[in-house]
Amino acid sequence: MGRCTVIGAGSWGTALAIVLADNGHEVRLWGHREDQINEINSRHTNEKYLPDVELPTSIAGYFDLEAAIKDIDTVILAVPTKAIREVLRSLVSFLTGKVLICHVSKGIEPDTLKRISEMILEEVPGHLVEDVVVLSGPSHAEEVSRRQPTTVTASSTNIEAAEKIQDLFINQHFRVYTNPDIIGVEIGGALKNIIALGAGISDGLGFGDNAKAALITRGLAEISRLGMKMGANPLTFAGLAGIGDLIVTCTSVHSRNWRAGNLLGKGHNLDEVLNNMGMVVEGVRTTKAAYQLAKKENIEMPITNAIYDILFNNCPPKDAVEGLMGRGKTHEMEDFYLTYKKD
Ligand SMILES: NC(=O)C1=CN([C@@H]2O[C@H](COP(=O)(O)OP(=O)(O)OC[C@H]3O[C@@H](n4cnc5c(N)ncnc54)[C@H](OP(=O)(O)O)[C@@H]3O)[C@@H](O)[C@H]2O)C=CC1
Ligand SMILES: O=C(CO)COP(=O)(O)O
Repeated sequence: MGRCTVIGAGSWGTALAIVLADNGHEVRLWGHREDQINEINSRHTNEKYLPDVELPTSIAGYFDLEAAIKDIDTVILAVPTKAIREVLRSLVSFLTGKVLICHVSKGIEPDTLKRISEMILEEVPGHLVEDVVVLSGPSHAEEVSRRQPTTVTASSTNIEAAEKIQDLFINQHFRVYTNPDIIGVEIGGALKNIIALGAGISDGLGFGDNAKAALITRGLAEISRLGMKMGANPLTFAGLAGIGDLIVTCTSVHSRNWRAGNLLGKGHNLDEVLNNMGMVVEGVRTTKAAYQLAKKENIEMPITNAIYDILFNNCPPKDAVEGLMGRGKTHEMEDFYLTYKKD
């Protein structure tokens, strides 16, 4: 059995701690708020993030990070992208030997344009990291914590490391696949949140299923276009970390990104929406990062650009839709079109 520490006692860290505890591993759940850790240890609940869910009593809450990571083999990093570097720096100051690092966050850092595995390798010296794995896929914490059927993928450049994470997490409710394409898995997981904001906006404006299907399909096209430029395998986008996560996030009321978009579509402003959410809405920062990345790589991402304008340039959502629908004519599959024209 493994000895694991989950860093981040929010919705996803807590849900994953439940999966690990169900599998009989020693699980420590670290959080930076002492009152919340006391609640986890005394009442075996995490009411703010997973109301009405009873946690296995074997999950041990920790507020002291040094104690939380003493003698463990695997770290599960489950904090928002914005907090990753800060948390890694604290972690490094206490690590005494190599650990396997599995991150479960979905974002890209604005300005540096780094994926999370790249941030980890920048912050954690080589002698302290065995390997880096990402666990991603269509998996809302609310359902995982209630042991409802869920599928995800574990990805690493070292497939044996991905298989270790597969073995740690897999059970009858939580099926874990592996995939060697860490670039594709991280890009798919991060960028689907932008499209989910768009799906929420579309619903908030009162548009129907046709509009949502269009966003999902054309969203996948632009995620794949950027992902391939970054070195991803296009087939990854047809899998769990691609279309799978895109579907769940664009269609589920559990999605914070969809919910935030929905309120924006109904006319609320961004600050108000984020202040009231009480949980991370990763898609907002990722929109900035993807917008910058698309510019740098010269990749066309019209939906991302439209969401960027709504979020950061005060563009009314209705105007953004008009802009998208009024774009010049194009072929559905650009690569095919280029070949066809040449012939
Ligand atoms: N929720 C889900 O269903 C899923 C989420 N994810 C991804 O997992 C990541 C985490 O999301 P999620 O758990 O949902 O987010 P939540 O908003 O539910 O929880 C975030 C947690 O991180 C803590 N935190 C924030 N900043 C810091 C910091 N600087 N130091 C220590 N702890 C910090 C928060 O503490 P505090 O309470 O004080 O704010 C909170 O406990 C995101 O990247 C998300 O996209 C991936 C798959 C599913
Ligand atoms: O990534 C998720 C589900 O796979 C969670 O999405 P939200 O962050 O939008 O809630």
